[in-house]
Amino acid sequence: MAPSIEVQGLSYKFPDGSSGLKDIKLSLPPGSRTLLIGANGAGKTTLLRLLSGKRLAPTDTVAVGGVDPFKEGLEGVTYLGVEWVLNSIVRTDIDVPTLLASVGGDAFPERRDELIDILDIDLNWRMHAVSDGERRRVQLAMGLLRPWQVLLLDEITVDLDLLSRSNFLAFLKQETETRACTIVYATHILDNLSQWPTHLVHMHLGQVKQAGSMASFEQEVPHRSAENSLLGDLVLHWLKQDLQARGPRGTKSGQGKTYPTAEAIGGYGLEKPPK
Ligand SMILES: Nc1ncnc2c1ncn2[C@@H]1O[C@H](COP(=O)(O)OP(=O)(O)OP(=O)(O)O)[C@@H](O)[C@H]1O
Repeated sequence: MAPSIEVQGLSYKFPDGSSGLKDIKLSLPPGSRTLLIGANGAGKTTLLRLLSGKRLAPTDTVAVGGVDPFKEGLEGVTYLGVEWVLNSIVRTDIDVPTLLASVGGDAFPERRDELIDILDIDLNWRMHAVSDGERRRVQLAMGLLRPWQVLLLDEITVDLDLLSRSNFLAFLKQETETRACTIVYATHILDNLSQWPTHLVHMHLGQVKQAGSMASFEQEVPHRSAENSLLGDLVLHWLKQDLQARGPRGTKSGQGKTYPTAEAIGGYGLEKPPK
């Protein structure tokens, strides 16, 4: 059976003492595909890192497939986020077959070949001489190669062209429909996603504001626009509400802040203004 994701009363503080998450409660069923929605800084990455076990959550607050991911170091949990994208190996003069073999491609030859096909990867590419989007496709193939049970995806499809991203999303959907697995995906890009999620989680300032099945949100959109899908209009509506609730940035703690002089920032290689 696919793993469920259960979060109960999860609060998290960063090492500097600032609050990251406040009293998160979530129940994502086995086999679900959840979109994690929220403005920049809402806490999506922080939550995904805790779910993946990369950060220590307080005891008994997170259960993935019934176990604490930090304590058990779950085999079947794949977290693909920014640090993973920045891994320097994919910028060296190395070929695609070697890279895929290095992450166990030979153990899953059918899956490897399917990913190569879906992500439209050329096996003759050398990784120091590919475009950003081509590199990202190879990285996705590497990250998805081992058949995970839980995939935690922090927006890493920004460089993909529309067709590659659409194929990639269709592949993920097919995964949850054909084998026991569960996906949580944090994204700002809603293209090709209107029929994709089974569940939505809306975060704001480190809290979950709404969570539920797609069907439970159908009545929530006050205005439909000609440009967006229902999902797009719903997310826009949420983000506008969040901005209103938060208010403009820096009105209190930022008061009286001064900007550094041009001389002071010269050390960063910025051009000095003409005298
Ligand atoms: N190490 C840290 N120490 C203190 N504060 C942090 C740290 N990392 C992140 N934050 C703050 O926590 C908040 C949530 O950050 P997080 O990266 O989880 O947001 P996000 O929803 O993923 O945003 P985005 O959509 O921009 O990726 C932000 O306000 C951020 O400034």
